[in-house]
Amino acid sequence: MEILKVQGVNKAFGGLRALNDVNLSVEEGTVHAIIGPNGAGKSTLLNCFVGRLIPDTGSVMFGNTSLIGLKAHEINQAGVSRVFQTPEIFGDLTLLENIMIPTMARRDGEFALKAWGRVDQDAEIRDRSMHMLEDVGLASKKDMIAGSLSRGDKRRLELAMCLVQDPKLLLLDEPTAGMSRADTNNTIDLLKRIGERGITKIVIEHDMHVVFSLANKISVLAQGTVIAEGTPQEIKGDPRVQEAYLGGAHL
Ligand SMILES: Nc1ncnc2c1ncn2[C@@H]1O[C@H](COP(=O)(O)OP(=O)(O)OP(=O)(O)O)[C@@H](O)[C@H]1O
Repeated sequence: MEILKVQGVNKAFGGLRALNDVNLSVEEGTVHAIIGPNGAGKSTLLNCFVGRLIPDTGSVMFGNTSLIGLKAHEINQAGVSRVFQTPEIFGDLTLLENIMIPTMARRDGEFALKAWGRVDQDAEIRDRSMHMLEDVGLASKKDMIAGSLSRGDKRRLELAMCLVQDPKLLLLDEPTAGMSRADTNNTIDLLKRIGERGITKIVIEHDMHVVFSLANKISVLAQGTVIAEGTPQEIKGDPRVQEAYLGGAHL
């Protein structure tokens, strides 16, 4: 079953056509990678899914819900979460406190700052948050200040903050950018484990090791147009894709 359907999306910035009649169909429970050279339009497309940009024309359907014109928090409440290139965490708080905020927001509808005094005594929120930290392998660091974490751990924390909200669709914008090979492999393992929960994922990624390790389907964007689509094997052998990447270099 389709969870996200993008039809005829166009987006221009002045005279630049960043997205040119983009169509995309994402199947529930799969990992769908969007790849393409720098400036191909990948982030612009993702921004159209989360309320940061409104396409000039076209539709973006999440199940039966049109995402066009919804505010970012409304899209989030509908079940779409996004992990950013730069982790959006509370640098001055501990890891446990970082997770408790979205955990409480999920349970109570939204997080009110005045609730902060009580959150610490809330055993249910604390337990759920600890479980989440265990799931992503950060339980032993629960009392550390989040700002002091390594880049890989910050991204893991942000992922955990998304996962406690039980998203149906998770958007990952270069989840391993700037990570060491060891951290990258840990992240691949973690994302595979999340896959077992049935969460659909859209991944934008430059690292082909990550793409080919995770993706069930790949869409290739070049100059705002989807030039190829298929399984990792199909994409690897597609001459149009080789051409788009550095004029014929092998993936
Ligand atoms: N807000 C904006 N205003 C003007 N031009 C923009 C804006 N955002 C993106 N662009 C342009 O649109 C094109 C697509 O950019 P986009 O960031 O979506 O590409 P990308 O595939 O995500 O690239 P990268 O892999 O380098 O992140 C580029 O030419 C970019 O310069």
